[in-house]
Amino acid sequence: MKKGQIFEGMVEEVNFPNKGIVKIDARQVTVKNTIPGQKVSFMVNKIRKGKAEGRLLDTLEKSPVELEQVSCPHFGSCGGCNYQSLPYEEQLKLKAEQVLNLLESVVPNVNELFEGIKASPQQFGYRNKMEFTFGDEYKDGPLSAGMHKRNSFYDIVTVDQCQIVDEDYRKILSCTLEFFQKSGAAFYHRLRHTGYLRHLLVRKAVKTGEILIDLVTTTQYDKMSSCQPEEIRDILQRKKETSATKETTESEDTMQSGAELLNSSDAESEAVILSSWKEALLGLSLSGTITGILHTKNDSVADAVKNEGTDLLYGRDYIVEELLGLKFKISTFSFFQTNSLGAEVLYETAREYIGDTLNEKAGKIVFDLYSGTGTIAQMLAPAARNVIGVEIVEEAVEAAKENAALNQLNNCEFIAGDVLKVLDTIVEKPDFIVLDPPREGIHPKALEKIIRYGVDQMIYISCKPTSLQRDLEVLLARGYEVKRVCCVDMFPGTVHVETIALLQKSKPDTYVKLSLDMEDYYRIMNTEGDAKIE
Ligand SMILES: C[S@@+](CC[C@H](N)C(=O)[O-])C[C@H]1O[C@@H](n2cnc3c(N)ncnc32)[C@H](O)[C@@H]1O
Repeated sequence: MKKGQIFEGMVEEVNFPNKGIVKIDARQVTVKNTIPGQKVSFMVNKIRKGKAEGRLLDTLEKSPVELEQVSCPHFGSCGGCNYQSLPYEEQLKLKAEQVLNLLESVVPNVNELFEGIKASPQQFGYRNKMEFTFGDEYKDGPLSAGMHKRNSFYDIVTVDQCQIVDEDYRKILSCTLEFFQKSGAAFYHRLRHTGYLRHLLVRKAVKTGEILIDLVTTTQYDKMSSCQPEEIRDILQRKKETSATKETTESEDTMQSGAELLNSSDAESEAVILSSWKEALLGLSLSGTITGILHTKNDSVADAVKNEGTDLLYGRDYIVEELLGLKFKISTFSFFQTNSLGAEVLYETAREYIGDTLNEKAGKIVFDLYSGTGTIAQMLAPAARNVIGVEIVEEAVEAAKENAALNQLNNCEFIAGDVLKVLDTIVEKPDFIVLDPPREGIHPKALEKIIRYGVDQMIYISCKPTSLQRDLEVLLARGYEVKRVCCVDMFPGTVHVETIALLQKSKPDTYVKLSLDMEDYYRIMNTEGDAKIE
């Protein structure tokens, strides 16, 4: 097999997260973006250490389990969803199999333990947050806003019919795109580092219907916006015409004339543009209510949504969501589970797994590590003596404190910082630990500190089963066993899946030789000493 060769074959299985396996003369080739049972053609594009990868060229035959018609028109071109062509039951089956396959190598009897996968209460329109990126769909094409094209770093597909969000998101996206297309503003070009528009963030609370919108731009309005004075004047003219028919408001009183604007600074003209965009949004007919419109500046070269200063254009800078009877203030940048109704299923499962271990009389101290806006901590607080949450994003910690006050919980403490370092500063010892780390899992040195507490039980909530597999291998080698495990599908249509495991300390903490992969992992992380590796 050589690079550049083209083959046809059947997809035998798809491993997490998106690794289709096609066998060519007993040789395994990984082909992304495929579904088990499809016949595909692909070009070999990588051969390393005997492992081959192929780039999907065409789907020659559908899988027998695939749908005739996919409801999302962007499916295939948009890089967001991979499993929209599967009926929901098949998606669930596939994800459960993938997680089981991964856990089989580290958890004894996992087939008997595994309690299956819980469905998301909503298959479509389930997201409470979306980050749309500005760009163009092809080189020098018109301004687009949406998701990265499948297999592309630069091209952006306008996802104005996206099915995993509700109609309000689609309206807000279309309105914003149309507005900035007309105003001629340029998108931030990731290679040239020039341009203005970067991201559009939309958050909508499922329970309260509150909507928060944040436009993220560079500060390059002056040089890189291609807004023409005539276009700005047009916008102003339209605003004036509207204001003539409406009651005069303060902002309209102070609005500049087109002529004044031509002489005004870029900052003033940017303010006019943003104010007009805000008005356009507020004029939309939505099922929810816009409670905040923000403008965030970000000049960093990284493509991530970052906050380097935010102006409030309208309302307030947060929304309130409700989960399991508790209220949560969520700002633009703090972590909050993206599927509110799915999060309730996840947290209820955690509560069920914890069972009677925590109750008011037991007076236990609980650590909620990687606590985000403190959702899990607050859910457990009524049954604990004290809950201590640790979270690296300061804004999320502030929100967690406010949320606890909002929910009248006075036995929650939230500490900002890296779990790895913060654990050294906490005097109390935990009786119970909840782990809900980011995708990369738990840093080995942090995991070592967690293990050394020697608590009887822990809950591990994971949004990436490959990281869970790696961390479980360590935890199991160090005396824990998995008592219960299941998946919750928080991300229908996509490859992602949440897994939750209840761990019980069953043996003393003794050294057990880990698999070669794990030893490699520790070497990479340079933590051999701490992690008891020979
Ligand atoms: C999967 S989220 C879980 C949040 C929360 N438990 C929830 O359910 O909403 C992971 C969280 O870990 C935080 N985080 C990432 N690395 C961290 C670290 N080294 N120390 C502390 N928190 C971290 C992230 O900011 C994020 O809020």
